[in-house]
Amino acid sequence: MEHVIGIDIGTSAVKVLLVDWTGKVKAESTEPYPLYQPHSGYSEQNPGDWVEKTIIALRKVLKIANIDPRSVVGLSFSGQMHGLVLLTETNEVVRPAILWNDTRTTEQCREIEARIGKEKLLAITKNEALEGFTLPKLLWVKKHEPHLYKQAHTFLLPKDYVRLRFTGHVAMEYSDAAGTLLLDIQKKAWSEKLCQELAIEIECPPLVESTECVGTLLPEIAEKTGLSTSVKVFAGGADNACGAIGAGILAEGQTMCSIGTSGVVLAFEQTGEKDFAGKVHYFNHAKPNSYYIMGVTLAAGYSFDWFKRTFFPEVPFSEIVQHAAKSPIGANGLLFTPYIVGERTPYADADIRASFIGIDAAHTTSDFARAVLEGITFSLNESVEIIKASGKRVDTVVSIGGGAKSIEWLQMQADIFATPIEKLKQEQGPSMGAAMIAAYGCGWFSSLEQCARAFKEVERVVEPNPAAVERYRELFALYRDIYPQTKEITKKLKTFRP
Ligand SMILES: Nc1ncnc2c1ncn2[C@@H]1O[C@H](COP(=O)(O)OP(=O)(O)O)[C@@H](O)[C@H]1O
Ligand SMILES: O=C(CO)[C@@H](O)[C@H](O)COP(=O)(O)O
Repeated sequence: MEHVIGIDIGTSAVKVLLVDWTGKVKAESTEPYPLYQPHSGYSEQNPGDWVEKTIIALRKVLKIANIDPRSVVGLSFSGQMHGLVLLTETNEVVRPAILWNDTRTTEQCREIEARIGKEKLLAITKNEALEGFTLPKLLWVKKHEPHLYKQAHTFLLPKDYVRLRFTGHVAMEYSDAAGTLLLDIQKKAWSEKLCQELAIEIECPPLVESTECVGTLLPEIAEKTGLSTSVKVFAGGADNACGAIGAGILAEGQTMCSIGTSGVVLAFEQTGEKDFAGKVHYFNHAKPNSYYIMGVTLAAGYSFDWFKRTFFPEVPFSEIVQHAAKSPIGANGLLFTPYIVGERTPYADADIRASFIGIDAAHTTSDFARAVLEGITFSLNESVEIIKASGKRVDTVVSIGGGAKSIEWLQMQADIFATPIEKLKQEQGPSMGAAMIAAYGCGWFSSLEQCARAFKEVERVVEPNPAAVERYRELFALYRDIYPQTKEITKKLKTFRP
């Protein structure tokens, strides 16, 4: 029996799934790597770590699955979006990658707006200049590290870099290129105008479709992983685009919520010609010639992770969720905003910081844990509301990512979004989406839709509870009041941050 592999270069770890032609996961492996935060707002990773850990994870899945490695016929990638990997002419890494959740580039965002104009930028890229996107990072390196910028010949995004090391081919696919802020997403071409007017002298990489085969494994990688040199490597997609494929978000009317390090609410779009005025991100899908819109909570799973690391380092996530469930809806009058690294949707604000509001002498650790989970979900609900306001119906939401692991958090999502939530058997949507791209690319299916019908397995549907929906509606209105009330004070605290 033939197999394919999906690899997700996540923010906390690389996740690898080995799948057979029925969509059954034969083995999975996760290898974490470090995240470096030398200053408040900085977030970097070493691209070499992604490659090294991916090789280890591949070796592990082959061992766990205990299959003939020659039965693996294709693999593909999903990856954290926007991260800048600068490369020399001989493809050496110039400096650590600057990641999607790094917010050092506010000045460069204002510079892009001033030099291009907000209207023109929106017309070309369909997106606003946000700190997390790749273009402001390029401009930051140009200004602050000119000696390194001079060494750079081209740039790639995280999973494109790993694919380069696996195949020897430099390429970027559309779903990730869309998040650079240099792509004309409708024309599917690099914007010469933006490159010229912002004096980006380094080369933009060749563009390919997500489903395109870019090559086969280099002998060195085949030897290290145990895979064959004939394995076909397909371009893959941005993690949210791959998550959407894994969740079967392939037609109008379908919506997904992903809680990983970030949090995303995403809806399918057939064309790239609409105007959402920058309120949501508008990107090319990994399904060729289609699109999606999404809102992003910068620190969704990351806020929960911060809470665990800081207060309950020894307690597993699942137990903290159960502890949170002992507190009632509204955490006995405690609210949390998840702005621990700034925010994107609906407030594009790198300076805002998080708050607990309403702390009472009677509050317990259960209340604090519940407030954190509710606050993250309220923030995601801001994106659900924007998507609804754009005229889309949100009848069901497919929930994926680490945040979909606990039933109690899924119930909160159902009650706060006021919609049924589908939990999939395999919550690792992005790596499953990458495996599906490989399965389609290898010719197992005639379309991604056909592949999704075979591979997507709904484990359960969590229905909203009408009384809880009503209670959360009231709390959401209070939650929304916190941003305007805390904006200025947290900005003034900036000078006290490390
Ligand atoms: N059992 C669990 N219940 C609820 N949330 C969880 C659980 N395990 C992990 N998480 C959340 O999921 C996050 C990791 O999600 P994941 O999809 O693996 O992230 P990424 O793709 O960004 O590396 C953690 O930071 C945590 O917030
Ligand atoms: O910046 C974005 C989307 O615009 C993030 O969604 C990243 O793509 C990282 O994703 P996770 O590691 O949280 O899955």
